Amino acid sequence: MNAQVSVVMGSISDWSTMKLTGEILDKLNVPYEKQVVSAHRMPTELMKFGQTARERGIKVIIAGAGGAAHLPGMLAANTIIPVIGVPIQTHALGGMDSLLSIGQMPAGVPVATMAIGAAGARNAALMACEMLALNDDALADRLVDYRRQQHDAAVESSAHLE
Ligand SMILES: Nc1c(C(=O)O)ncn1[C@@H]1O[C@H](COP(=O)(O)O)[C@@H](O)[C@H]1O
Repeated sequence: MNAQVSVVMGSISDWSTMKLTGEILDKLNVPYEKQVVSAHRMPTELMKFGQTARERGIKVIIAGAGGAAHLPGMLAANTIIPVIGVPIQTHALGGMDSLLSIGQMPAGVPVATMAIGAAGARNAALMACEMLALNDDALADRLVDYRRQQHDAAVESSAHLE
């Protein structure tokens, strides 16, 4: 099956976080592609990527970037496909730099901004699945099941309290 979700990141160093996105997409059986695309280091490729994503059948883009995290916003500027941004945690400023760079977009070019780091990477996958599930009942069922498993694990965890 062709990829419906594109998981992109500004650097290979973001993969330790963005692989958490991939793990959830795998679990929910959603086909995705992954690659490094940087607005700063690969500006020509970034524009082409954004401008051709729709014709390649991509439905949602998940973009992780750290620091001066312009990647999600610049992708959003080049496509009308929904872009979900994941602020990568940084050593210098803890990821607040990434969060503010991704979240504070000008009106007219939205990026759906997740939390910093691992939680954001996981939620980005779930948000993408929720978008796709609007037109995919089987995926909606898998999401309901995922929530049920999460609920049951939380309930069960009480048994381990001393
Ligand atoms: N924020 C961006 C962009 C971009 O927004 O285009 N390109 C790379 N980066 C970020 O630079 C950080 C450090 O990258 P390196 O580890 O390669 O030096 C990464 O978190 C990456 O997302």
